[in-house]
Amino acid sequence: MSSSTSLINSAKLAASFQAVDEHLLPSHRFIGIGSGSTVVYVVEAIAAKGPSFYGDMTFVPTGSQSKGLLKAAGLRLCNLDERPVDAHGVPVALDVVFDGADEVDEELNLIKGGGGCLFQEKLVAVAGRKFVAVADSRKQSPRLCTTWKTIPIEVLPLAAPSVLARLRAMGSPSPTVRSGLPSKAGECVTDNGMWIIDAPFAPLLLARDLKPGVDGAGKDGVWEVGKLAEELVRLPGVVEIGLFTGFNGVEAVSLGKEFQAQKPVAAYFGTPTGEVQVQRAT
Ligand SMILES: O=C[C@H](O)[C@H](O)[C@H](O)COP(=O)(O)O
Repeated sequence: MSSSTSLINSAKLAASFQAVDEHLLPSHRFIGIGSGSTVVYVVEAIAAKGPSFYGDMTFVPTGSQSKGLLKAAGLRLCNLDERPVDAHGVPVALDVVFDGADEVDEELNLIKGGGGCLFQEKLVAVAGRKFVAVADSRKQSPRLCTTWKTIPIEVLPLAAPSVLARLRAMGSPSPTVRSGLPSKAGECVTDNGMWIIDAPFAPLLLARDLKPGVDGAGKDGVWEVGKLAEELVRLPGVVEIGLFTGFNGVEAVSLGKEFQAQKPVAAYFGTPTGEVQVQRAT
């Protein structure tokens, strides 16, 4: 392993341990666990607390990778649709959800799906009272699509050609269906049997960037993150998008929109020097 890979892994590990220490409470019973290389360390941080801490907890995965991680760590698993329900048939809320991200902007909007997981991740995020993102500091950006230049979009394979055409019309210059190479010939197929389109966009505006004359609705290819998300999810054939935007769990409660929150309340970024920078919702 090169020294830079090892520094990045140490950064992910430090961020994961701090995020788990600050957000996973002994009273928690249902916890969401996302996908990717960083959640490996989240699971390690939870396992390190020992069975007396996590013995009464049940963990909800976001796909086959996170399910495997939880199994290997000996943590109790339950699929999202297997949660107990209350007297009204409403599934129990997840106390906290931990997940990685491909890019995080100044308002804690996220791009996710770089590793092919986004649909179940969004379902798990919105099932939680609180979502915490964990990453290394390369993922921190002023605006989405600055470093991670494409938005992953999960689509029904049958609809891919028409979604590609609509994306081009929206100002995405060269959207492409993600290939499964080098490990799989043909397209990358998600845990849900869908394909992923990677759609490049110019860096996305924040809501606070909108000024008179700049409405962020895609004129000249310039989109505000919320407006782009609204437009993308409406495209026929789109199953889910890798933009996580709107509001976070705390805001959702005050807006009376519980269990619709996609944004994290905080993002933990491990740095190559071993520090952890925490970006919290204001
Ligand atoms: O598709 C994968 C997920 O959205 C990941 O959480 C995201 O890509 C971040 O992955 P990593 O922790 O490997 O950077």
